[in-house]
Formats: sequence, C-alpha cells, structure tokens
Amino acid sequence: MVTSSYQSSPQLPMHPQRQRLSLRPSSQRASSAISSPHPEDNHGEADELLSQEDADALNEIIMAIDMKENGARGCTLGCAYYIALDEALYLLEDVAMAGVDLVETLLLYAKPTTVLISSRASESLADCLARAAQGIDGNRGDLPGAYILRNLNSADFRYDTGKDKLLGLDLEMAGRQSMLYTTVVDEGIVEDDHGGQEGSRQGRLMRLGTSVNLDSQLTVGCAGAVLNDLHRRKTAQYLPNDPDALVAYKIRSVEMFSLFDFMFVNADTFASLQILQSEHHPNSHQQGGAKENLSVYGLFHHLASTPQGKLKLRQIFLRPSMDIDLINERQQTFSFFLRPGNAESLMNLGKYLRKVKNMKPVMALLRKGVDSPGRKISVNNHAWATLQRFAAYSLQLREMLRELQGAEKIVIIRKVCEIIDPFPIGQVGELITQTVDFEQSIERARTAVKYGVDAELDGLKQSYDGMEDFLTRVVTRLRDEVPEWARKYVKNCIFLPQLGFLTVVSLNTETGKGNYDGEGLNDVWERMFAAEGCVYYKNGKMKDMDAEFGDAYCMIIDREVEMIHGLTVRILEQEDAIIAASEVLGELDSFVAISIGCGQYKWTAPKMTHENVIHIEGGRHPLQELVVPSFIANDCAMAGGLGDYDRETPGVSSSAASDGLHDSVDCPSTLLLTGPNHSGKSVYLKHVAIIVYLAHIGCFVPAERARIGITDRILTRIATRESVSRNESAFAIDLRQVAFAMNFATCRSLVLIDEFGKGTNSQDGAGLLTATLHHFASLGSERPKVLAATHFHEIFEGQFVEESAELAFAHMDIRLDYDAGTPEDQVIYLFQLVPGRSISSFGSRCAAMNGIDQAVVDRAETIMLHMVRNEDLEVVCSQLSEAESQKLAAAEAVARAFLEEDFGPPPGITGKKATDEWYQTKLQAVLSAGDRMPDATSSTT
Ligand SMILES: Nc1ncnc2c1ncn2[C@@H]1O[C@H](COP(=O)(O)OP(=O)(O)OP(=O)(O)O)[C@@H](O)[C@H]1O
Repeated sequence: MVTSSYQSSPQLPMHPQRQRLSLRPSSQRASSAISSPHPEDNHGEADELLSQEDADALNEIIMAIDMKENGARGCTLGCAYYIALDEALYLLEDVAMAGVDLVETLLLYAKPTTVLISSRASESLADCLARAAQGIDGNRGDLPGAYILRNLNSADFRYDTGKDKLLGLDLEMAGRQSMLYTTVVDEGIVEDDHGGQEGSRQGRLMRLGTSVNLDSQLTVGCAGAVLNDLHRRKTAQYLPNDPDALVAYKIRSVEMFSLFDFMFVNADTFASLQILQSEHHPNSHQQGGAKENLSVYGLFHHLASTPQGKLKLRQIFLRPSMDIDLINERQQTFSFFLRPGNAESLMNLGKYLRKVKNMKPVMALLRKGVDSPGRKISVNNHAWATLQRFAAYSLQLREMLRELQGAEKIVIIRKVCEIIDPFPIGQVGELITQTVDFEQSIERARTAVKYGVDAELDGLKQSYDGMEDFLTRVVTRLRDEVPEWARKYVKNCIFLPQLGFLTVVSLNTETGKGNYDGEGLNDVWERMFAAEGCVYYKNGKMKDMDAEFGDAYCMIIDREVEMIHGLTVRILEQEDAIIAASEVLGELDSFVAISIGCGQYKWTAPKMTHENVIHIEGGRHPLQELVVPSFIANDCAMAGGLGDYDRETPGVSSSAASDGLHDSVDCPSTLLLTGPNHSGKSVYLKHVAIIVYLAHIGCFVPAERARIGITDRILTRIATRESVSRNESAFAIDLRQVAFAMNFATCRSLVLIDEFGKGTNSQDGAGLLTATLHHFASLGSERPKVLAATHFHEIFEGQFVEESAELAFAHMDIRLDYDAGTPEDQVIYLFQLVPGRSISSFGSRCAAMNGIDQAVVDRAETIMLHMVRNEDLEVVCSQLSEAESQKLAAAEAVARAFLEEDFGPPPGITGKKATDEWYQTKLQAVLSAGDRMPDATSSTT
C-alpha cells in the first residue's frame, strides 16, 4: 500500500519568484485622508485569512503628534500618521491656536495603535496622551484607548530630518502624471533612476512641495518621527536580505489634510452630541476593537454589512461635508433607495452585501503568498475561494443595481457599474475557477491545481496516480528475490517526500532491528528510520526508482507552485481593480445602511441652502425619541451673520424662502433658553446641532421639514463628563471649550453653550455668560449662530442681556399646579419651546421630585424668596424665630446659673455616696434655671 501523499512538505523551498510578487508598481488608490480603518472594521476576514501577526501588522496605525507653545498665541499642533492597510502617510496642516481638544479630535479620527511624542512635549500634551492611552476616560465616548505611547528623542521630530525623510520616499504622489521611482538608500540618501544624488534634490523638493505643505513645520517633523519608527520596525522585524522587508511598511502615497477641509466637529462635540460613542473592550486590540454604544452613528453602524462598508460609514460620519452638491447627491441616493418600489431591492442589496468581504487583507495575503506554512485553510477562509465569491457576488450586485428603474441617475450606482467591470472582476473569478482545485487544496493544506489546466502537470500527476499499482508490482518482485523465510517480513514499498522510495520491513521488537535487512542479496540495505513497528530501508532497487520516478512528486509541487504563482501574478495585475471594487461596494454598503436607517427612523430629507440659516419644523432628538414614551417635537429658526463671502455671492443673502419655512430676515442669531431643570433645554440644543450635523453628511434628519444652511463648524460647551483625558478641573474645561469656540467660530458656525459658568460662583458665572453672549453678538456680520441655555436668571433681572433682533429669548414650557398633592404633580413638563424667558428654574420643585427631604426644600424656598426680594441674606439668616429666641434665652439662663455656682462640696460632706448626692442636687438647681424659661425643656436637656 502506498502510504505517502501530497501532505505536508514544509521543507520544500519557496518558489523563488513568489517572493518578488509585491514589487510591482501600483497606481494611486482610493484612500482616506482622515478616519482610518480600525481593527473593529478590518478584522473578520483579515483574522480568518491572515495569521494574528500579519493581521496586527496590517492594522497598525502609527501616529506622531507635536505641539509647540507660541506664548500668547497659544499652541501650534502638528501631526502625521501612517495607515499600514492603506500604505499611506497622512499629514495634517499645522493648526495654530490649538489645544488638547484637537489632539483628542485627531485621536478620534485616526484611532492610532501607536502614538509617538517627543520627550520634550509639553506636560499637557503628554498628560492627555498618557491618559487616553490607558483608556482612563472610559465614559468619554469614542476616544480610543489602549494605544502604545512611545516617547522619542526630540531630535526625531526635527523639521530638517523630517523633510529629508519625506524626500527619500519611494512615492507615487497623488494626481502626478509621471511617477517618481526612487530607491530609498537607508536614511534619506536617495538615488534617482539615473543614479544621481544631490543633483536632483531640488527637483524632488519641488515635486514634494506639490503634495506636502512644507510650511507645516511641526507636521513635517512628525512625519520624520513616523518614518523613523517604520524604519526601526523594519530593521527589528526583518533580516537584512529578507525580500519581505521591501514590502513591509511600504508607503505608496502621502496626503496632506486639514481639519477644516470638512465641517469641523471636534472630539468634545462628537462626545457631547453622542454622535460617536463606543465602549472599549478591555482587550480591544486583541478582540477586534470597540463596541458601538448608544450613539447617532450606532443607529446605522449595525446596518452596514461589510467591514469596508462600516469603515466608509465611519468616514462619512467623521467627515460631514460642506459641499452642497455632494450632500444633494447623497440625499438623492437615499431618496432613490427609499422609493416604495425599491423597498424589496434595498433589503436584497443588504443581504448580498453581507456576503462581500474586504479585499484589502486578501490582496495583502496574496502578495505575501497564499500558501505560507502553518496557515489554516478551510472551505470558507481559503483566499482563492474568498476572491472567487467576491467576484461572483460583486457581479451579481452590479446586475441587481442595473435592473433598478432610474438607476442610471444615481451616482453610486453608476460608479459601481463602472468599477465592477465584468472584464477584470469576472475574469479574476473565472481564472480562479479554472485553476484552483478547492477540494484537493483543503486536503493538502496548500493550493492544488485542477486537472486539465496544464498538460505537463497532468502528466506528472497521472504518473503519480499510477504509482500505487506500480509499487505493488515492485514489492511482489522484491519478495521473489529475498530468501523465502524473509518474504513474510517485507511488507511494502512507499514513497516519502524528501526521502524518496523505501522498503518497509517489520520490526523485531526484541532486537530493535528489522526482521530482515538484505541478507543473502548482493545489495546494501541502509536503515533510514523505524516507526510504528516497521523499519524503513533504502536499498539499490529503491535508489534506482528514486532516480527514475522520485522527482515526480517534487516536480508536481514545483509545477503547481509555478502555476499558482502565475495565477497570483495575473490576479495582482488586477489588484487595483479588485480593491476599487471592494471599496465601491463598501461605499454602496454605507449608503444602503443609511437608507435603511432613514427609512426605519422615518427621517426626512432637509433642504440644503447657501443661506446662513437653520430652519427646523418638528425636529426631534434621534436618540431621546427612542427612550421616552412620547417625544415632543420642536421648531428652530436662526440665521447667522452674512459674512463677506455671503454678501458678495449672489443669491446667498436672499431671505426669501420658497418652501414655506421661516424667512431669515426675522431670525435671531442667538437664542437664549431658560426653563426649569429637566424641562428639555439640553435636549433641544442638542437636537438642533444633531440635525445640522446629519444634514451635512447628506443624511435625512429627524424633523418634519428642515432648511439647513451650509455650516462650517459645530462648536459646543456642554458638560459630558467631569474629568476627561486632561488633568483639569471641570470649570477649566468649560472655559477652554468656550475659548475654543470664540477662537474658531465664523459666521457659518453653530455654537452651543449649555449652562456655561455654573462651575464657579454665580456672580462670576453670570458675568462670564453675559460677556460671552455679548462677544458673539458684537461680531456683526461675522456673528455665528449661538444656542445657549442657562439658569442664571439674574442676568435678565439686572437687564444685563436684553432681547434684540439678533438675540431672542425662549424657554421650555411647563404647567404649574401648587395645589397638587405630590411634588411630581406640581410641575408638569410640556417640553415645548415658547418665546420669552421663564421666571424660575424651579430647582427646589425639581429637588422635591427627586427625593430631597421636604424640610430642606422648604428652607431652600425660603432662602430663595429672600434672594428674589434682593434682601441681605446675612441679616435674614441672623433673624431668629420666636421659638428659637426662647430656646436661646433658656440656654443662656442655665449657663449663667452654672457659672455662679461653687462646685466644691462643703466641709462635712465626705465619702463617695454623700458627695454624689450633693452633686445631683446642685445639678438639678442649675437646670431648673432653664426650666423657668417657657418652652425650654429640649434645649436644656
Ligand atoms: N422634547 C422632549 N420630549 C419628551 N421628553 C423630553 C423632551 N426633551 C427632554 N425630554 C426629557 O426630559 C429629560 C431632561 O431633559 P434635559 O436634560 O434636556 O433638561 P434640561 O432642561 O437641560 O435640564 P437641566 O437644566 O437640569 O440640565 C430628558 O432626559 C428627556 O427624558
């Protein structure tokens, strides 16, 4: 019997060509300037196909941050980060007047796995990064915890070094006609195609300058730190001549981005509006990241099916656009999918998309070699099968989309149909189907080639397949040749990879030798090894057979490796097409998810306008409405200043509203809200901001109707947590948030200020709030839209703020019923915004409703009354009631009697008993002085 098989031949040398696969140049890929992939979104397929080590390397996001104090002008912030999966380096335009708020925003966008800072970094930066690295700020929302924080020598962040390192990159610059093929020779010393060195430096510098703003000095320094780290990783992880090192941590593109390219929403705002919030798994990097908590993004996150779709969705949420055409295009897409006639197709699209995998890790695997030793293969996680299914499902999805009526008008559908070209994508599937024998591949734990693909391979396999019969015949002949007594010991002949043909003889357990080892023959039987009751010999006959047939097996493997290599090369030629298809399906997936969500939550399309207005009718808070039995919808009408641009752009300043919503002429830019505790002020503020935000991602909004002007920033001062990833007091954070809003708000911004100033004494707080509102109102045509809520009623009493065309008062309505028996029934919250201000916050009623003792509430109300009457609280509090005065007088009488007494027992009173009795009598006499005062019993005792 032949016991050998194709199984396991780990020692076989790797096909030499296979190691060179990834060196082909590639054209530019769709990549994301901000919002990186995250383990959460990349894992899954990557986990199944790649080893843990490879998957981890692929998910690496290495970020360097630097911040420089500029005295009174605040700090400048620079940042660069590398996304391994995209093979891309992203550079931030240096940001002036920055604070740790922006650091948090960058962490949120990039979700780094490693953060590098200079050992000379400011204390606040180091502290913020150290806390966030440990995930200390658990309730902070989407702040990514648990990255590795590394302190580097400040020299690593030097501008000149960074510039040299950028120059030394083998880059394919975005949008460049002619690609720059250079070889990085160690650190920044570069040879160009013609072998020149410094001569071309100026030219390279100019070319670099077209893609990178070299004035962003801190960022260029950070880029140097990241590139140095990549180099360090390479040298630590790979041997000097390892060809894999050439493709590890490769950089294909460098992109510059600005935090203000999109509508700016910082980390604080994301958290306070609950747009992105996630609970971090304690072991997030190992387990695949964070779980989305209750958040606006969370309403859609679970509706996306593919990892690349979830990633795209996150990008959409992190990058609300200011491009009205793009927003309208997205709205048109969602409206199309939500047409009643398309409901079933939408569901089917979702179903099919669930079967589509992310091709980026698959391509990375292909570049490394699908059949690396030790990789587990099953029917589902075989890279070839994944690719084959991808090709089939993407073509199927393309057909489904094409069948939808009116599909040609929808940009994403046109894009899918264009990118998923049956030629390369279908051809990829076809090639795999024709070449790979899946059953055999799984059996052999490496890719096997089908019969009929290659005549030479088929011939080799046939000879191998006929080997079993052939060996049976050999054994019979061998038995005839050995002495008769030995025949029964010669069991069979086998072929083992690496060892070739062997004769198998039964083992003599007593001697430990074979029962026969060639006696009587003119031949040497060389013992190779013994196992499982048999001894294996190489003899002359076996050597002859090795010479004649032994290479067949190795040849089969070599031929197969060669063919699979050929297949890999052909498929990698289509890598860009495959990745583009995978990405566009991710985009489609994210749009399908948003459409399904908008349909489920019954949201409507807002009308986007260049007018600087916010007009909402019947607006709801998308999260609150899910948790209260009946949500009360509200309206909002605001208009910001006209700004220079708006005044000069025809049509923008027009106040005529054709859709029946408010005209902008009579709208204030600031709306100051009051109302009792718990009356819905914060929810109102947030719902307006969330609607504005959602409108800018192109999404529908929770409102009956809305007209939303293009807004450049949403800046908030809303308390969400006591201590964040900064070592500051809550009040300091409040101040920083307001300062940030003052520095960055433009007439196109929306600013939310909720209870600013409550962290200090009420006079200071009220003063600060008033001054802040004045500041914004005084900006004239540059005034932003400001929504504020406060409990400082004194600012109205003192007429520190007054209603005007720009500033309107409004409050959340309530109904009061003092006759109601229980505190809960005394204040009825209507959650309706009405004009004018409320007279009280009814804090004491709210306290009673929340279980504070009635006596404490009564006392609070008495003091409040005195305060409202503007009475001197010191005098008021020193005025005692009659009963209290009597008690005090009784206590005084006792004290005086006590002082007048002589407490020494007179001579003649001796002995313990007599002395005790004497003292008792005395005490009674003293206490009776108090008793003589009316109602004094309790105080004297
Ligand atoms: N429009 C609404 N419809 C129904 N319920 C609402 C509405 N607005 C708010 N609520 C409910 O009232 C609660 C309190 O709302 P919110 O926190 O906005 O009050 P607030 O006036 O800001 O209170 P405080 O001044 O104490 O901060 C919410 O948690 C929600 O349950």
